[in-house]
Amino acid sequence: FIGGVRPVCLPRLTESFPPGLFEVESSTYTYLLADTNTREAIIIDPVLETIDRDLSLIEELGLKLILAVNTHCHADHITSSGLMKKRIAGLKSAISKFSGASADILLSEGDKIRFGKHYLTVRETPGHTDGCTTFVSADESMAFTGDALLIRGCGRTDFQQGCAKCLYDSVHDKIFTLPDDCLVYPAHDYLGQTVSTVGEERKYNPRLIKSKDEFVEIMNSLNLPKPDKIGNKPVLFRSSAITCVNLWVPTCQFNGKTAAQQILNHFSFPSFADISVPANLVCGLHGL
Ligand SMILES: N[C@@H](CCC(=O)N[C@@H](CSS)C(=O)NCC(=O)O)C(=O)O
Repeated sequence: FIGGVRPVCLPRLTESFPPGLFEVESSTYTYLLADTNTREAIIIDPVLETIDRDLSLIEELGLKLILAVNTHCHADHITSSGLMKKRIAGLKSAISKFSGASADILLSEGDKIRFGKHYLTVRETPGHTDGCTTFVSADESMAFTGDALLIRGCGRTDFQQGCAKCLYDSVHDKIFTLPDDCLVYPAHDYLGQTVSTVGEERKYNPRLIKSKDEFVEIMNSLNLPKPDKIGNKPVLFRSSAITCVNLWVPTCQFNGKTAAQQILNHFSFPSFADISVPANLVCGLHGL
């Protein structure tokens, strides 16, 4: 794609099917896109555990990272966008305005994420979470679908504001309406698959080729275990005002602190009983 109209997916600079950067514990793909002329770059769904790998690569490639954007508030890992901001001057973070998370830029349907002469358009694709978004390249040749559409699968809808009907509509209305040859880059894959196309998923996705009612039935019967990094008990957050919510938070640690401890620190509260957070902030810790 070098010099072409399409953004470059780094690091492999292959003509097609550029792979993402993989994080093995949560099976997450992070994508680094750059304009090869201006060197402006964005990173999609960076993971805390792999921040050093990502920053080294960005430095090695001589890129100027301007935005760390998350497709949604993740339940299975902590985003590195907050920490990246501390390590790269001028870096901004972005996430959907419906995510309940904090960020420099809150994204809405139709917003453009620009880097150099390229941009991605935001499509809201709720269902796995309220704030799930898909980012589509200007020429509709690539879609970064987050957890809305996975390769031959889709994001679970059994917690964190999950809504199977919404997810079905999101995928059919916002992703399956893209061209057949649009490449699909998901946020996760558990089988080593790296990329698919809209045409393939429209034809072969075992969940989404079904009717909406059948899809809902499938999603309600998945009975998936909670992701490994989510604690097996919810942490109680009690607002000083009225709400009292149970949140599932990751057990993984960063700088010797769990996600729950970092939430406490961020809000400068001495105990969970004093914490006031939006009920839909589950555990992404975005921008903290
Ligand atoms: N085993 C993994 C978690 C697997 C999982 O639940 N993945 C989520 C996305 S991350 S919240 C999902 O939506 N999966 C859909 C599916 O059909 O698997 C781990 O422990 O991290």
